[in-house]
Amino acid sequence: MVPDSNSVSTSASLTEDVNISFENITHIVRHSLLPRGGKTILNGVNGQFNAGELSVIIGQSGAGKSTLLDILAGYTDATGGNIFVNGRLRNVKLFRRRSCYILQDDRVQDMLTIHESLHFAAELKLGNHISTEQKNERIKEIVESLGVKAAIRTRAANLSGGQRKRLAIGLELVNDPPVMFLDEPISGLDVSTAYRLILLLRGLARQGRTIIISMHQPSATLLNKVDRLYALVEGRCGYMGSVSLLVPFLAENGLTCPAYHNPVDFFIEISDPNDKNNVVVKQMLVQQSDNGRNISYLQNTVIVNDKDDELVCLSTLPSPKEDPTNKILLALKSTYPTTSLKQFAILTRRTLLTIWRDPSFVLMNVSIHIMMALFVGTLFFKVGGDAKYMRDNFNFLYFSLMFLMFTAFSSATVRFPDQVPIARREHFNRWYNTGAYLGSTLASILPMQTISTLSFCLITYLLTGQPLESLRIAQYSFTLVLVSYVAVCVGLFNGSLFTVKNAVIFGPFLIMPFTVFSGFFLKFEDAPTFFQWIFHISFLKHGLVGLVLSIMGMERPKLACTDTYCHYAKPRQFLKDYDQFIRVSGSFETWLRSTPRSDNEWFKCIGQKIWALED
Ligand SMILES: Nc1ncnc2c1ncn2[C@@H]1O[C@H](COP(=O)(O)OP(=O)(O)OP(=O)(O)O)[C@@H](O)[C@H]1O
Repeated sequence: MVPDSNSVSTSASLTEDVNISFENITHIVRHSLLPRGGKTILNGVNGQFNAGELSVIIGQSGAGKSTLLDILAGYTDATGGNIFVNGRLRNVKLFRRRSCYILQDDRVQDMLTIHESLHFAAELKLGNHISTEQKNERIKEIVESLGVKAAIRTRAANLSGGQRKRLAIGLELVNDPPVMFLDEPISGLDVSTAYRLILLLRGLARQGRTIIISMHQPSATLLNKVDRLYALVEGRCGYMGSVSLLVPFLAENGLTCPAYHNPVDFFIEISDPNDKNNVVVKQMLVQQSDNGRNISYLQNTVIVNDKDDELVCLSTLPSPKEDPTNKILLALKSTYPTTSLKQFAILTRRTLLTIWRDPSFVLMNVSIHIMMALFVGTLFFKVGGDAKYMRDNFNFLYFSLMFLMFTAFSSATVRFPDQVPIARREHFNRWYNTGAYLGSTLASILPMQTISTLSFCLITYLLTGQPLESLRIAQYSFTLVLVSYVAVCVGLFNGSLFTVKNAVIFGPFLIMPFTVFSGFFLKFEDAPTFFQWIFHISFLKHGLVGLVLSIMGMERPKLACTDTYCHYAKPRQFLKDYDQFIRVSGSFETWLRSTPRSDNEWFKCIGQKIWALED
């Protein structure tokens, strides 16, 4: 494509202009896996967006605005067509380092203030070559440019819609990207807030950035501030150029915009299939396609500056000191501004701070565990010391296992999807890698999980009258803590795949195989051979084995019997029977025969035993 001759020269704040052009972009979504069929959302659109300009994509709802933005931002791959950056075919990886995408309903961290959010963004997005003073200076500049100084200590949850939108923009401005895409930034804002936001975006553009936004129907006042209009009609480009040239362009095509009518409103009205002028619009589009997709409808823009353009004052950030010989290699590598370890540390700090600010979830979780422990402890009161209740004791162990697994699993399942929109935006805009994010999520969940699980373990252990031996208590608690950690991981996996609603529906399906093959409901031998492998991967089975051993193993002496006859007076007998039932990890008999006499000896060779079990 031929770049516009009228594009503005940019200000000193950005090192390089990024002019984006695209040719013949087509996007088809398939309704099924079959290659045939599908819906054409973009039908061979061409266009150009230049540095220094505020460009606006307009069109009816469903015209394909968001899809075009997604494709230009590199969020979605187009089915066909080419995108160029400064006249050269775009390398998406490199482009994403120089651009950011703010989605329509972008969320920010509700529990953090504007200052804290910007501070964490600066820590993550600015490399070590930028000093703390420079980072603070940057935050100050952004706050002033965004006009949110008065609300700097206000938590995002309490900000107005306009302030939240400005915060979302500010977060991406931290590392000064030369290209910014914003999907419907003014939707839901009142006229004056929308106007201020558009002024801000135009000010950012005037500093040399390429700013591309989508809008439904901008008012005449907003249109005055727009440099380039890109109008989509049912997936085709109907017009591109200055707002002032739209009316003459339409008149050339026999479409007369009534006097005092907002030309964009008029354009959108006639784009409606039910409008009487729609036939002419269709003809216009067909004509453009027939002309070999010529770009006669792509008009040049006329840049007009005014005093409001001085609103934004962001200084240039120093570039990292790089060895020029390594520059190309570095450019091709998918690097982040900070190391994974630093990302992990910052994200963990951020998550812990949000948990600290809103401890209701943690408090509820711990309280539920304590209440449930008291309830279960009362139900199974003192069953642990009487051989008559050996079976009840076993049921209690299984119940504890299931309860802790389910609470850990479901709390991770519902918490994670909540964070996904934020994580998706931040990850897409290259704040951090997924490993650092998942690691920090886990690291911030586990302390709460440990406290809840240990509270449950200790209360139930005492109330149910289990033997008061430190080694047994430690093994019992450790086993349950480990089971709950695994359940958290499975819950995070589930939560990362689905929305909250679907994750809740899919959750039981995911966890059920582990439950059925836990060695409680089904005998190993009775399971069909081709299903028996599931016993081996069931963390609940391994958990149950660990619990049974901690209570009935380790040479536990004969129990008191308050009945005429207690079959399981000798815990060894119970282990024998249980082994016949489960017969998975080797044999308890082997274990029993070689179990050392004292706890101390047992402790020394526990590692050996575990391996023996697996054999
Ligand atoms: N994955 C998909 N599968 C099927 N249809 C889709 C898909 N994505 C988008 N569409 C359809 O493509 C059309 C364009 O969608 P898009 O979101 O780009 O429109 P839009 O112009 O941004 O609309 P709005 O202004 O309402 O957000 C719509 O009709 C939408 O239903």
